[in-house]
Amino acid sequence: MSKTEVVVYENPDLLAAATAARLITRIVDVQAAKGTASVVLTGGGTGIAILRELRDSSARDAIDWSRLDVYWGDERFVPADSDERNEKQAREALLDHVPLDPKRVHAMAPSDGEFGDDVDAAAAAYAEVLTSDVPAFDIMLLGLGGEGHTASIFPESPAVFEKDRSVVAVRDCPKPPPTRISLTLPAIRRAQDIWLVTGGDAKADAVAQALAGAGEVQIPVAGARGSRRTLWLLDRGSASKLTKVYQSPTA
Ligand SMILES: O=C(O)[C@H](O)[C@@H](O)[C@H](O)[C@H](O)COP(=O)(O)O
Repeated sequence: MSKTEVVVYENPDLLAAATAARLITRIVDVQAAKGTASVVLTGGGTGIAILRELRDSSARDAIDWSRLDVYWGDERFVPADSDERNEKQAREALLDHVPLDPKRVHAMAPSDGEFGDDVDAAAAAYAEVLTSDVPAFDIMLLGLGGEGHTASIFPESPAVFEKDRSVVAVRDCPKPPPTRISLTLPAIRRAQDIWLVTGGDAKADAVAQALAGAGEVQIPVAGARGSRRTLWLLDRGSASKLTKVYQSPTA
């Protein structure tokens, strides 16, 4: 049975900086153990802030970037050069500043790519990538929304009921833009370590409900459990409705 842990930081900036430091250490440890590592990135403000902190870290090149596989948990189905693309934001924040092997950066297709506007074909193609390449992700970063979504899996949406496919198209997403590609919960649960990273009071209810045992249909992030570890990385705001006291490392 995997373990669930909670760490609370004083504020969003410290959350992002500390998570970046934690990510460097974890990737280095996994690479030392097995010669390679895989990380799944998330969109959203917290996820991108972590990547910027990692870019600016003096320890960042402890990672062997040539032996890192990068995936995404979800992507907005928009043109490749759209500022709304998680991939574009991740490249600007970190990926274009480090010597990754381009063949090991596995982006989800844009809406002006090889599949055109066929989001179902783009989702199916990413599922093929996962089938061929990935026994299990080493570290998966996931953000979450105030109503409990994670990746692009929203409460009571078709995606949250998906049990067979690993990647699906999402339409009419409540969080714009409306059309997306997302891992499903079965695919998310293939991760060894899942880190749920979120700050701010607006997320406090979803965090508290998920940690109190809410069902994944109503609170999808509750279904994001790593096979080895599930780590909630919060700040005082997003942890503010937790009944159990979790000590901030800086307390
Ligand atoms: O593509 C996306 O929009 C994300 O993957 C989404 O799941 C995000 O992580 C959460 O909505 C949190 O976003 P914030 O950190 O900006 O609140």
